[in-house]
Amino acid sequence: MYMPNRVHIISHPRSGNGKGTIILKEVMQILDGFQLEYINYQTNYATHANLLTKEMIHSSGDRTIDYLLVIGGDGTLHEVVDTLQESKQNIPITYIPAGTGNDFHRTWYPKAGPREIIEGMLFNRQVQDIPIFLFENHLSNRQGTVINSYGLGLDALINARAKANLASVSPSVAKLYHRFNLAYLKAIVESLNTIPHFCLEYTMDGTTYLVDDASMVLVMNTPYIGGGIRLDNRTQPRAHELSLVIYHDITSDAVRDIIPRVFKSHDYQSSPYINQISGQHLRLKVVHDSVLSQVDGETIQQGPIDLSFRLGSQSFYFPKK
Ligand SMILES: Nc1ncnc2c1ncn2[C@@H]1O[C@H](COP(=O)(O)OP(=O)(O)OP(=O)(O)O)[C@@H](O)[C@H]1O
Repeated sequence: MYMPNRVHIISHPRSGNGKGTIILKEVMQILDGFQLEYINYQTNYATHANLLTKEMIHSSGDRTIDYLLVIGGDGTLHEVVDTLQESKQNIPITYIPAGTGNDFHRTWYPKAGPREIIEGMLFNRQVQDIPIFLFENHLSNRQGTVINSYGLGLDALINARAKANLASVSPSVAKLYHRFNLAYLKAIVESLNTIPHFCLEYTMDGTTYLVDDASMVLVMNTPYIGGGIRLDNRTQPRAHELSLVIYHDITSDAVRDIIPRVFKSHDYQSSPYINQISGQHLRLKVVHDSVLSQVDGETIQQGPIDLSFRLGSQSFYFPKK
């Protein structure tokens, strides 16, 4: 009889304001119930999941890793995917959300809890290859991956402010912030006074365009950012394409046009301030300005931008529908 080797867990205990620890306990109980052996690699500092993934690969030697469970927020999942892609390891991930935003979970299997997700890994065993984006930073020669979104300008600013808002309050207030996504909503209001404006050049599938006054540029793999805020409804996660969304010419009139679309109608097509274009190969350049950016919710230092994006894929075990 085929005996799978043990379950490798990479967990971020402090994700979701401590939710990571609670979910890890629940997961261990479920695995005990199935009499599965497991080993838990726990993150102790930012970016630690990169190193832990490398250690896990190294320590398994020639043995196949059947089960890799990731527990944490989108940031931890990003780090694991990034390392697997960089090391060219085709190990399917089983992801259990424990973060603040959880946009990946919201996009792919929003209703499933830890038990259903683990049962999907153990009994469904159908690997799903889902599209991710691979990027190359031509200024730093760095490569990386995107599971949810890469954002420039206003989105990155809001994301950074939301994190600062969460860090500045007591744990009990942080819990409330988490529950109602208040840190993000507060950050949106705070950022409206300091909307960035920059000139963007982009090339999609060989055709180059210039946007004189861009404020927010998103390369999206999911319509959601910041824990369920729907910023576009033309982005189809299963479409295997890069979706570029540009918010441009943002004046106070534009803000009045956009806010009801984001929070109520979700009608983005008819806004004169929002463009969307899809394709397979994308290059983004912000040469004359310096902009803040974010990838999967983690802030990247302000600077000029020259990035190429293409499609890649990552294997996952998903729960049964
Ligand atoms: N022990 C730790 N202490 C501090 N930071 C950590 C630790 N472990 C991981 N991190 C960093 O925390 C960041 C956020 O992690 P993660 O996304 O998992 O949780 P979250 O922010 O609560 O959730 P979400 O991204 O869904 O909002 C990541 O960049 C990760 O590198």
